[in-house]
Amino acid sequence: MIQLSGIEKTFSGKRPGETLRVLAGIDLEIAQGEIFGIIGRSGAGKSTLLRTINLLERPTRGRVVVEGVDLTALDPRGLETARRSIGMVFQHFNLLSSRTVLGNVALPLELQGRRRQEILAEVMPLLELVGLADKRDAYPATLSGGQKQRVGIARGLASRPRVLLLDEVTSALDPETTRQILALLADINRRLGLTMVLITHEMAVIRALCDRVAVIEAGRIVEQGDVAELFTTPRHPVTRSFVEAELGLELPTDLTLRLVEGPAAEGADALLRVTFRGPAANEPVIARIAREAGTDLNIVFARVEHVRERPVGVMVVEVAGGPEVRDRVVARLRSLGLGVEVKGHVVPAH
Ligand SMILES: Nc1ncnc2c1ncn2[C@@H]1O[C@H](COP(=O)(O)OP(=O)(O)OP(=O)(O)O)[C@@H](O)[C@H]1O
Repeated sequence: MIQLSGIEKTFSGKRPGETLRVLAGIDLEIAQGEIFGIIGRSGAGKSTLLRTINLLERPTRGRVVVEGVDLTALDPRGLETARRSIGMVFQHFNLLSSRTVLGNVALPLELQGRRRQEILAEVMPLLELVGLADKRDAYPATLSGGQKQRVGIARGLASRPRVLLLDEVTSALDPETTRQILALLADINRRLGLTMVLITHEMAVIRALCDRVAVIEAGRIVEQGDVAELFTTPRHPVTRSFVEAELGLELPTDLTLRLVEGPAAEGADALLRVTFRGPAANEPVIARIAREAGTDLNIVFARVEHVRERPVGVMVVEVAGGPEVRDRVVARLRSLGLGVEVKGHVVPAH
């Protein structure tokens, strides 16, 4: 549905001749009907990347192909037509305060010169879809944040797009309203078979809604893949910190204080972070491996979370017995398909 290849974007800096490279070497393919998330820290380039998809931001280099059409090669008129199949929803709603709910949602169709009766026939089902049919004559000032965003979503759908771009659409909302808006978007995706691309700095949003995700850092995609996969085996440090914060997997403070990275000191225990998904999450692997290795494996903490309805388990395990035993345990865990990371070593508290 969407192919970005070799996307680069530079802006001119404050000083003469200075250029800021905000996106570099972005390649991305998004399939029809999927919900694709782009996550990154503030300033990573998320908004700029999202806005290249409808060419609100024209890339300095690279190609943007949507439904087989190279948008970068179109003339202004062709681009205007192509953009009708790409809707957009914004963080701060961007509603016109002087227009009613109906008037706001109708606006894109009015700009296309459609007839009033036709517009009404298009807009009313959209207001039903987002649960705002009874608010058609209300003005934005009288609506809650969640209702305003429902109007924003209905407006984004007005020209019957096949792609919907979502720019931090829940960042201005409280947790309960966020949950409702995410549920609405999932429902719209299912009903209309729409392709959705969203940007966010919250892993909770990715976890709740997305099929696949790309992690962007300093203008580059550092990792991408299936959401459940990324939660169990994050490779890049930025991905890891997003995942750990979302699943509440940071080490307990007392352990962090005792943790020494690098080679083991005499008598220190290794600290392993073990991740597993699917059926392995339910197997008593640790007891078995401890028996096999003839050592103590102390589970410091363990939890199983569900990501996209699949169990994702994480344990932090302390392994006594020195480097040889540690390596044996690590190899055995890996042979069972579990993810293992040696976090460092701790001197036992007792
Ligand atoms: N029009 C512009 N001119 C100059 N620099 C820009 C322009 N637009 C964005 N930038 C810079 O590009 C970088 C990426 O910005 P972008 O808004 O894409 O990041 P982001 O990941 O969406 O961040 P945030 O979550 O804070 O919105 C930032 O350093 C920003 O200052």
